[in-house]
Amino acid sequence: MASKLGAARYGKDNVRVYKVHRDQKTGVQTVVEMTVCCLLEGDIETSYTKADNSVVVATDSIKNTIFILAKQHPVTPPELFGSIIGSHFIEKYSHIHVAHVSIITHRWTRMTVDGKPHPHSFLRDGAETRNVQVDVTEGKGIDIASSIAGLHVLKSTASQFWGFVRDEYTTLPEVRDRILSTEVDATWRWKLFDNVSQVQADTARFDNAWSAAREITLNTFAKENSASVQATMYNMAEMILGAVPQVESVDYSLPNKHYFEVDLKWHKGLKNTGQDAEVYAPQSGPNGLIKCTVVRPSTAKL
Ligand SMILES: O=c1[nH]c(=O)c2[nH]c(=O)[nH]c2[nH]1
Repeated sequence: MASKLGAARYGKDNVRVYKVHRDQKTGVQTVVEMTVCCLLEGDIETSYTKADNSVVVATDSIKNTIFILAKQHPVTPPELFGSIIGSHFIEKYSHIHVAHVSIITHRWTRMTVDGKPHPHSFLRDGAETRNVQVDVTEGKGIDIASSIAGLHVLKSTASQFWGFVRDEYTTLPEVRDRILSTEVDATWRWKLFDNVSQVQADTARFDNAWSAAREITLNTFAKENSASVQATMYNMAEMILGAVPQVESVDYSLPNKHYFEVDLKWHKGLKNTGQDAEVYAPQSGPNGLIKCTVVRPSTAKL
């Protein structure tokens, strides 16, 4: 059969890494836990088409390299550590031309004990993660997308949804007051960096952007009387573009986690709908899924 390799990449996924920093003077320890994926592209066709392993950097070696680089370099911000990992593979192996590195950073928030930050105890305060996707391409540069994922939020009022298409397929009533709940997945894409030094030049920008994106997301969610998931997420994305000049575009992907009213009037006339609704049934699916990419006007294609 005539065939050829259309695309190929390989590497190690789910590399779980923990790093501790011990401040010898104060005794305060700081920890980072990450899950790393590193996939390589390059002149590796023959490993697929000719069983030629001479072009294969073993995925086991890729895993070893991630641990060694974690020992030798800072692992924060993840944007920098991802750039260090990706650039290593491009520079070390002449036949590797692209490295795709994704890092999920898990929450270990310092405990407050007896009203004080504890020097070495942490808690997982939620499913939220800070993620990066770093693509390092030889001769091109470093593409970085930073994200917040798994941030669960709910507001019990100040959300509406009305004015949508009404036709023979519609059963949903218009509502001026509903529950709005979602799991935030927000991504902000940086202008291309030339190399690791450029990423390293101002590492504070990455933590600042993460804080700004998180605060904008939460503040907008809480304060706005939402007309729809679509309108609210656009407002959030626009504010992030305003707050972080080096960001080219912002993506949101928000599931609409529905909470249905439960009509209980069949039981002794119990009132639990409309103004009287107090007990709801959270739905696991189907759910709405609303996505957008917001860019600066000069690059908009719409
Ligand atoms: O904010 C919303 N956007 C929709 O597109 C939609 N569709 C729907 O049934 N409910 C909602 N809510």
